[in-house]
Amino acid sequence: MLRIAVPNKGSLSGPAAEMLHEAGYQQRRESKELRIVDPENEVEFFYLRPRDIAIYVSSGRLDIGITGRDLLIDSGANAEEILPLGFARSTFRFATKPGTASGIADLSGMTVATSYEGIVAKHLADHGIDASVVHLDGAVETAIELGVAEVIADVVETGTSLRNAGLEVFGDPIMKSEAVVVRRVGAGTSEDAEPKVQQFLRRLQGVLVARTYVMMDYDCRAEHLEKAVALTPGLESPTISPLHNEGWVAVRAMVPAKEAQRIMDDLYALGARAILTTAIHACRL
Ligand SMILES: Nc1ncnc2c1ncn2[C@@H]1O[C@H](COP(=O)(O)OP(=O)(O)OP(=O)(O)O)[C@@H](O)[C@H]1O
Ligand SMILES: O=P(O)(O)OC[C@H]1O[C@H](OP(=O)(O)OP(=O)(O)O)[C@H](O)[C@@H]1O
Ligand SMILES: [Mg+2]
Repeated sequence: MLRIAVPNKGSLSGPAAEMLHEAGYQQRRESKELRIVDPENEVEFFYLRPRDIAIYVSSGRLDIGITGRDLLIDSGANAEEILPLGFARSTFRFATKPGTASGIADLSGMTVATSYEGIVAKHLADHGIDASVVHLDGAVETAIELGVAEVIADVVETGTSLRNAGLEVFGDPIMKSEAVVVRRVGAGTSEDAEPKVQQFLRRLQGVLVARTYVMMDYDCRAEHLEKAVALTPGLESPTISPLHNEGWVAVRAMVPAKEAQRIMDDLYALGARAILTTAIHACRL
């Protein structure tokens, strides 16, 4: 049975459960459940703190897990990212009161508060900056107001939390993060679980594709086909079928959902008609 770690709370938890559900896996019914078995898919899910997931996976007791890239790196665990999942996107940045610092070089001798001590200490060391790092569990935006630190380093998504605390980002972003699937470094070459891991990854990739692509169908005159196909090249190559009306063909191809409206306009301008898009519910590439 494949053993998978899933975030039990926080920003990663809801979207991770939703993605697993879309991939056909059974998920827990209430938030107090710590583990469930999905017998049909031969998978056991363990609901753990996002920060602990890379550590469990690196111990080899769990086969894979879903966590944030920033949490994986911060943990220093012997685990690696094997699939980015596109949700819980954030940037990790320094911030402070306006006028305190404008770049990392200004941080020498200062104190930086963060929940991600591993990332911050390494980043400062890599830049040869001698600053103190103080670890706080969360709500680090308040640390400056209360005099615990001159600077913070934290997850920024919309920037609302920083604005509300009267803080501004400065310097280059330290890293970009999103939810990722992680696995112990070196696993995968010899493990019995490998075929099941690959099947799990294909299912999640299917969800990612179904979320980002739509199916497009249209009719066009044969003489315009090359130009039309250039607009809708599909993933492999579009399907072309003859129409009963001579000189016309039907075309079917997957297109990125974000570009669908623009492509429909361009196809229409080319003379294509009966242009339809439909959602993809599931997919195996
Ligand atoms: N506002 C946000 N928008 C997008 N991603 C976020 C946001 N806040 C946190 N994350 C991401 O979610 C992960 C951490 O989740 P979260 O902060 O909810 O958990 P935690 O801090 O470990 O737990 P807790 O919420 O109990 O302190 C990180 O990968 C982080 O980049
Ligand atoms: O840029 P924003 O959209 O405001 O999002 C960023 C905020 O979200 C996270 O906090 P969270 O809610 O996880 O609380 P925490 O700080 O207690 O972990 C993060 O630590 C920031 O405070
Ligand atoms: Mg948090």
